[in-house]
Amino acid sequence: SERVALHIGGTFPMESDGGGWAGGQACLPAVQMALEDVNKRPDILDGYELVLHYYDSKCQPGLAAKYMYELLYKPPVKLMLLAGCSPVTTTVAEAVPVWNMIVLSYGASSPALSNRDRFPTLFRTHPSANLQNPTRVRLFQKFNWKKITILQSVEEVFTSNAKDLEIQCREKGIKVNRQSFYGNPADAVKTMIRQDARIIVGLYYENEARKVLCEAYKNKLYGRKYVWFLIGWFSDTWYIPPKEEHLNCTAQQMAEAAQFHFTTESIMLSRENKVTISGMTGVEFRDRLENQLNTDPADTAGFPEAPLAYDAVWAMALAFNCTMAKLTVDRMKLEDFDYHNDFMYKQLFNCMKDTRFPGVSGEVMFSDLGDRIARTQIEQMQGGKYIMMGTYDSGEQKLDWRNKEMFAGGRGPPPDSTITRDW
Ligand SMILES: CC1(C)CO[C@@H](CC(=O)O)CN1
Repeated sequence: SERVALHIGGTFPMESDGGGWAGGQACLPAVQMALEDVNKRPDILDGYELVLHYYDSKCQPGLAAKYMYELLYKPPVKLMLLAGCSPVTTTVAEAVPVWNMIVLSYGASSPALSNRDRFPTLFRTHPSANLQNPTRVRLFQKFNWKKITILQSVEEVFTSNAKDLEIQCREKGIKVNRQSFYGNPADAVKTMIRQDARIIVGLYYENEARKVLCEAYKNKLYGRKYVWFLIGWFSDTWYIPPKEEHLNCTAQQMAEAAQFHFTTESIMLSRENKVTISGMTGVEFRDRLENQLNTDPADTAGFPEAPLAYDAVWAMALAFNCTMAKLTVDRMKLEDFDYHNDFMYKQLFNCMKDTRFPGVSGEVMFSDLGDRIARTQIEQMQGGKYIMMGTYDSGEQKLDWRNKEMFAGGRGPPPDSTITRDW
């Protein structure tokens, strides 16, 4: 018998001419793979077929708003929306509650999105950047560092992240200095030297990270007395200076200043040898996607986040499945949804809220604010290579540490300047 179509909408940033994240390049194929897998499963959404209608948002909120109206005003009725990068997710997730729509974002890291007043129907399979902060604080405590300095560029995502880190540090009795810069970090670095900064958390993009690293080299703000914490999703060779940036530091000097810095990042791919709800392990998913892409994963934006996009479709499918069971009692059907059906929207929301399944990106579950709960991993640069140091589960407050860390001068970790002993 003919299956009934359930329509969903989506926007994917396929290029980053606005400087945003072009993660749709790998995330759209991942979503299409998930739709294929879900629609093949007889035990999920029996009698229904999920159909996606999508546009390229270019990570531009204005373009995404235009396409959101197309998706909403052009038949057929859509039941949910998939959204990509933070600027687009902010616009879409603030508007669509008027249509009783749930938004599932696979690519938004902005901490500002953790706000049920502004975004009442948003769920994210992509963790907030703030998920790094409990991990950072746990490491400061492990090495008994009582004073840290946050150096950030002035983008909103880094300001929100820095504010949250400062609050979490103060709650644990760790003193915090904050410096910010726009474009040129030289003055901020000089101020940090005057303030005797030792343990430094850098919150900025890759190109800004190279400017800071070169300044740190020139001012000797690295080595025995210092430890840097940087963002973990930069490319592995981010510190090598591209010619066109005219940094007056050589690759050798940058590598020297980068030696032994730590990074933290959210784990986005399950490495466990346990099959997920899709029947694949995380690594099997990654290999299958790599074979499907006709581009090199290293040149395909969004490849690291693709597991989040794949799992976002499964979260939708399971929420529809869960809602279906609740509707038959009232002889209502999913295909009766029409933007005004508050009852059905509430069923969908409650089903989505209680989502919990083993996905290719790890256990998929949401906080009350719709945030993805995930583990983070810590690495350290040693000899120009990132070495895995351990993982942190902020839910369980559990640090799995491999004791592989190294410090300049071959001795234990440097104290911050609140410790008077001359180590
Ligand atoms: C880890 C990163 C690169 C953070 O930015 C996300 C994009 C965004 O928040 O707009 C994609 N994933």
